[in-house]
Amino acid sequence: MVRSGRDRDRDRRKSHSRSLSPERKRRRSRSRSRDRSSKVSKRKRSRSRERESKRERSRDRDRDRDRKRDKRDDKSNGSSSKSRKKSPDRDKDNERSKSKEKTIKSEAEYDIGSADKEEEQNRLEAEMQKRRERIERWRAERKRKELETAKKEVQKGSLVTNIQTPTAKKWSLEDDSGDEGEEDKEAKEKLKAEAKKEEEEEIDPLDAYMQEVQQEVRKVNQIDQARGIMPSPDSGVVILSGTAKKVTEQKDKGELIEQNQDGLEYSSEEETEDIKDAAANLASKQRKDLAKVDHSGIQYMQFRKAFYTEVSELARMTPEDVEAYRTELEGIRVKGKGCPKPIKSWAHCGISKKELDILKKLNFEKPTPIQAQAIPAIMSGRDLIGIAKTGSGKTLAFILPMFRHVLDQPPLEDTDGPISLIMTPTRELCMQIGKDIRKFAKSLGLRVVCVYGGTGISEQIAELKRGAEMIVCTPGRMIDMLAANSGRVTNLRRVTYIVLDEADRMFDMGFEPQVMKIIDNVRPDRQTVMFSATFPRQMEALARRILQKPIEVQVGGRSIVCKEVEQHVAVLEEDAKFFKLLELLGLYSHLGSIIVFVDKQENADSLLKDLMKASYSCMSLHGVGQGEAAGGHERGGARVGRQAAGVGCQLRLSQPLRGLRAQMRSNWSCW
Ligand SMILES: Nc1ncnc2c1ncn2[C@@H]1O[C@H](COP(=O)(O)OP(=O)(O)OP(=O)(O)O)[C@@H](O)[C@H]1O
Repeated sequence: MVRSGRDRDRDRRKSHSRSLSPERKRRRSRSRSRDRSSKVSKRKRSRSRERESKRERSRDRDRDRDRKRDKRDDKSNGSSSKSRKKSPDRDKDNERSKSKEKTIKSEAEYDIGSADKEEEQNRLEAEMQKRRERIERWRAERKRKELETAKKEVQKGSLVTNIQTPTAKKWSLEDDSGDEGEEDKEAKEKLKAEAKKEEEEEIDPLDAYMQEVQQEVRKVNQIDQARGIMPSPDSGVVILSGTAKKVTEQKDKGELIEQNQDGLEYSSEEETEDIKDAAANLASKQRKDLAKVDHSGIQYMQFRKAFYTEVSELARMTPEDVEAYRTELEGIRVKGKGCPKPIKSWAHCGISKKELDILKKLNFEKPTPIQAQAIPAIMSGRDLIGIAKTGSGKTLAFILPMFRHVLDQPPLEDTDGPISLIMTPTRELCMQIGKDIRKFAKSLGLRVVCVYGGTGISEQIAELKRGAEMIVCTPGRMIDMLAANSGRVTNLRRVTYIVLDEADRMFDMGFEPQVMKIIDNVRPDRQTVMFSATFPRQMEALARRILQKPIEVQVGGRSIVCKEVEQHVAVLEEDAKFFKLLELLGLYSHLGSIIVFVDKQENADSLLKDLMKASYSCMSLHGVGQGEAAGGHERGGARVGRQAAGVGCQLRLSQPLRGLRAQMRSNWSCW
């Protein structure tokens, strides 16, 4: 086996080391550790040398700079080179300069750091400036867009065009790049200036735009005025939208059409528009009063009132028989000359077969007392005051003669109003009577329209325009209808039969002026019928004014209360009233609904609180108008009717409520 020289060398070193004495080994290890530490120190030294050389280089640079500065100083001071010749003090100077150098060196290091910071600061500022510019551009762009949107919206209103909006460079994300050319910078500066200007002015974009719109409108108006197609600004009328189109159309016709409800021409094609206008005018409270009619200048056509022919059975009755029969009919009392005898059956009043069939269908076997006496009186063509209690059948007493009356007259023409007019105080009653009439109307070929307040008007107008022989109405709404569109909705020219139902309530509710206004506009030779549950003295004056030689038919007393109604009066001290009420509620509340009438709204509220504290489920109804004009009473009444079943106790302002089924009605305050 051949061994190389290197191997041999290694072996020698090994054996040599093995043969070393312990002392040598120690020394050797120390030298090794010294080697290691020298290596580390060498590395350290080399690094420090590098730093030192760097410092040296920077010192050199500083020295060069100093030298150059010195040279410049020398030159400027004009000192000779001798001054820099080596002198004994020079070494000292060198020492000093060395120490100075050290200080300068540390200062220079500091300067480098601060220069970097400055650079960084500048860079950041530049970046911030860029961002600010971008934000300003974005604001300018947003304002421009807002202006454009507003402009488009007004343009939709077909008025103004050609409005100058400030032009600005459209900002996009591309602008967000860091590299910007000179052009960009210029544009930015411009935008910046514009944005600043805008900010300074602080004008709302919409305001600015509206100012421009107004300027344009003024221009257009000036042009139109010059052409003579628009009123001068002095008229104070400025139409901004919609109407402008109409003005342009009217230009061609060479005339102005007044936007006045009375100026609207009616035709069947325009019916819908007409109804809308009438409804809008009424809704906007542009109510017109009913102009008083001068009957002396009108030639009314002749009409028949008297249709009644006494049947032989009644003709045979002696006055005593008649008196006995009237007593039998709940003590009917009759006032007025020439009152016919009360009828005994439907056949006695001369109604048609169709009507008889309907009555049969309705199971109305024979006339009620008020019907038995009022029907022949009305059919004789007489004016009548009928006084009878609630639920006595008064409605049929005036509608059966009405059918006969209406059917006797020529059919309605296109512009004719009704032949008969029934006035009621409330919507409910109006609807109830309308319902009763409809039971007969269809088979008789007659039409009825209910006209009442507190509800939509358009449908009522449309119905009236289609024509109706009979109108059931509340007075306030009827006046509105008569006054609407100069009587084109309906009129009273054909009215020959008037009914005032529940006249006492109408009187109580203050409808007398409206009732009189309507009645005064109906031909004076009409037939007028007035029905009432009571007939207070104040009503007599009204009756005398509107009725001619009336017959008064009274069933029961003048101030009638149904037999079914039990009345109790308790006279109490003020502070004892509440306990009495609690006692009564305790007695009756489990039987059904209870209505407590109070005189004042405050009383309703305070009593409500007290009753609620006493654990009674109750509600108060007030704040409703006392008349139909306020549209409240009817609704209030309707509410009571609807809610009575659901609420144990109701507190209501003192108003008579008929047809309501309540277990107890308490008049809390009587005066
Ligand atoms: N001859 C009759 N026979 C039987 N029922 C009748 C007759 N006439 C009317 N009625 C019925 O009696 C009820 C009361 O009639 P109506 O409403 O006409 O009375 P009213 O005196 O007008 O009451 P209100 O004053 O409350 O309006 C109605 O349900 C009606 O259908």
